[in-house]
Formats: sequence, C-alpha cells, structure tokens
Amino acid sequence: MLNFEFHNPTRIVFGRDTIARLDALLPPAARVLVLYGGGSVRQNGTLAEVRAALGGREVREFGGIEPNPTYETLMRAVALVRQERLDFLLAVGGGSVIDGTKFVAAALSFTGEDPWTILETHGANVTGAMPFGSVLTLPATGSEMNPTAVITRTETAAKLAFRSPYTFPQFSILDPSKTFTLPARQVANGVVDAFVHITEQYLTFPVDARVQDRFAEGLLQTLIEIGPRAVAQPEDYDTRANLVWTATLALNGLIGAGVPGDWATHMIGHELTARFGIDHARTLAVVLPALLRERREAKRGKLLQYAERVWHITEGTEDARIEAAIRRTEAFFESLGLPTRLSSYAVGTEAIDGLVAQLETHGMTALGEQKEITPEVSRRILEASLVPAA
Ligand SMILES: NC(=O)c1ccc[n+]([C@@H]2O[C@H](COP(=O)([O-])OP(=O)(O)OC[C@H]3O[C@@H](n4cnc5c(N)ncnc54)[C@H](O)[C@@H]3O)[C@@H](O)[C@H]2O)c1
Repeated sequence: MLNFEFHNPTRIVFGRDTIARLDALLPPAARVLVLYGGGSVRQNGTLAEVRAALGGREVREFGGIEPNPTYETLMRAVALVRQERLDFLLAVGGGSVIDGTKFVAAALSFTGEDPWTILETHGANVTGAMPFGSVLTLPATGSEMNPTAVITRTETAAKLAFRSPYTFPQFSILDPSKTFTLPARQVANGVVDAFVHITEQYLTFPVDARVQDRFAEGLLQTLIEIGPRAVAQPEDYDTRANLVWTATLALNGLIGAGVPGDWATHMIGHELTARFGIDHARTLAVVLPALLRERREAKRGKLLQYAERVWHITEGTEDARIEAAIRRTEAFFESLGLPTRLSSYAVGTEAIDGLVAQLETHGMTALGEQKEITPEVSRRILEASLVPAA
C-alpha cells in the first residue's frame, strides 16, 4: 500500500426530510448566498424548502450556474457576495452548482491578481475560502464530499480542475427524494460518472491494498445492480438512496487513499466537453473503453482482477478475459443509454489534432498512474474511440 494521509471534514446529513436541518447547520447570524442552476430546484420545490429552513437569516440568491459552470458566471456571484457583504455560501444542486460554489468560495479569499490562476495552478495558490455547505440534488460527482471543482472558461474553451484543503463543504445534505425529478438521462449519466470515478482509482496497478480494492469492487457491483432500476423507477427511494451514497463514496477520498490514481479518462473527457459540449459522463463512457484497451499491458493485473471479481469472468485466456470485461463495461454503459464511441456525437478524425493540442496547452502531457499517457498515446485513445464496436 502507498503512504497516505486521509482527512475528510465534510459532515453528511443523509435521508428524507433532512433539509430542515439547515437551520441547525448554519451559524445563526449567517448572511447567506444560495447558489443554484437552471431552475430545476425552483420548479421541484427544493429551493422553497431551503428558504423555509434558513429561518430569519439574511438571504440572497444567485441562479443560472450552468452545467459545466463557467468562470464568467461565477465571477458575477463573487461580486454579489462582496456587494451584499455575505459570509456563507449554500449550493443547491448537482456537481456543477457545488463545483461553482467552491470556486466562488476560493475566489472570495484570493489575494492574487487573477482568480483564473486558481485553475491554472490547480488550486496550489488557494490560501483560504468562504465557508459553504451543499444540498445535493444529483448523485454523480462526489463534489458534495470532496474538495475538487471543475470550471470552464468560455472564451478559451478551457475546462480545468482545482482542489484545495480549504474547499471541502462544511456539510452536505443528501436527501435521495430530491433526486426524483431528475430526467432519466441525468440519472444514467450519474451512474456512469460514479462508475468511472471508481475505475480511475481501481484499474491501475496492484499495491496490495485489499480493503480499497474490495470497497471499490463493492461500489462497482452496486452500480451494476441498481443502475438500471435507478433510471427506470425514479421514485424508488431505496434504490436512489443506494445510488446517492455510492456516488458520494466513489469520490470522497476513501477508496483513493493508499492506491495509485489514473484520471486520464477524466482529463481527456474534459477536452471533449470543452470543445463539443458533450455531457461529462458521456465523455467518460467514450474514453474509458478505448483507454483500457490501449493500456491493457500496464493495467493487466487489475484488469484481470476486475474481470473476475466484478464481472465473474473466469474462462478463457488472460487476453480474452480482459477483452470480455471491457465489453461488459461497454454493454453496461450502452444499456443505460450512453454511447461508447465518439462517432455517435458526429465527431470525426478531423477533431483529433485540436483535442491533442488542447491537452498539450493544458499541460496534460504525462497522464495516468504511470505518467505514460503522452499526447501521442492520448491521440491513439481518441482515434480508437472513433472506431465502431466490432
Ligand atoms: N467535483 C468533482 O469531484 C467532480 C467530479 C466529476 C465531475 N465534476 C463536474 O461536475 C459537473 C457535472 O455535474 P453533474 O453531473 O452533477 O450535473 P449538473 O450539476 O451539471 O446538472 C445536470 C443537469 O441536471 C439538472 N438537475 C440537477 N438536479 C436536478 C433535479 N433534482 N431534478 C431535475 N433536474 C436536475 C441541472 O439543472 C442540470 O441541467 C461537470 O462540470 C463535471 O466536470 C466534478
């Protein structure tokens, strides 16, 4: 097992009717900015519940945070907090709203010239953040219990991540019934996003981290078991409860402690979202299978373990078992309605040069757990993702 430090300060409040707990979770005299997205939380009553739970506190609202939140929009929220002298941020929404709130929190304490450098340094220059909490409405990203945020700058089509010890939410309220109004597409996206968060921390090379491996395998098996039902039966509370908690555990630092991390699928996927606007999870469904085939030698040990323990594939040569596991993964994504080929998005070979150039511009030149995914390897992965499944 690799050396590690694990610290996660986010309080999780889980279950039905837990939004009422906000009153106890926020300081009594907090001056609050509630941040939300395109209005789903207004339509489904979540925002009204939040307002009621905040009691007599001074509250302002900032709506309109986009899926793939933009720097340009978030800087307007920063200005509003300063103008209104607010001192607590409350994100109500999915990963985009929570990520956006992390950026606003960090930018408010930032003393440098240009807050965009928070993204360029991946958070290394963050020295503080305004306190914030979240009310989660979409199980997918794990943002509700991690310190990471992914922010897009529209003018340069750059989608970059940052993380800092200062940007953990103080608390997150996870009421699975608040996910009932999600469109099926977003639920399916969430299942795949969580799935790939787990594979990024599991499908690397063995370091004899038995608990982390078994934890990861349990989370993957849970997603395989409940994913289709979570999509088909929106008001099945127990299925949604399992999905919410699995997605949180997939990326709250626990299964990644003491093991190598890959994250190349995410970094290549971010370029696809920045350039073509493809949903985050859908980029992962396209990149992961091609990446696993390209890296099958470096990942051989863990791919064989994945085949056996997650998909129960025990027959055939090593190569046949690995290929079968990748095919089962593709079939799982496709069964949820997520294509596994870039060609499904009308993106062709002409796009590859630009995508590889973007990876280089963003310093993504030695990706993966072995740092061996050079721009040339990324090119091969993207080219393979264009080829229709055999
Ligand atoms: N912080 C992290 O660790 C992390 C990890 C993975 C991805 N991300 C980032 O998170 C973003 C994606 O977040 P996401 O997948 O949670 O989706 P999202 O927050 O972008 O939301 C997707 C859509 O669902 C709608 N929605 C949300 N809750 C709803 C509800 N209860 N009912 C109806 N509609 C609802 C939103 O309005 C939005 O239109 C991307 O930018 C991605 O890069 C962050």
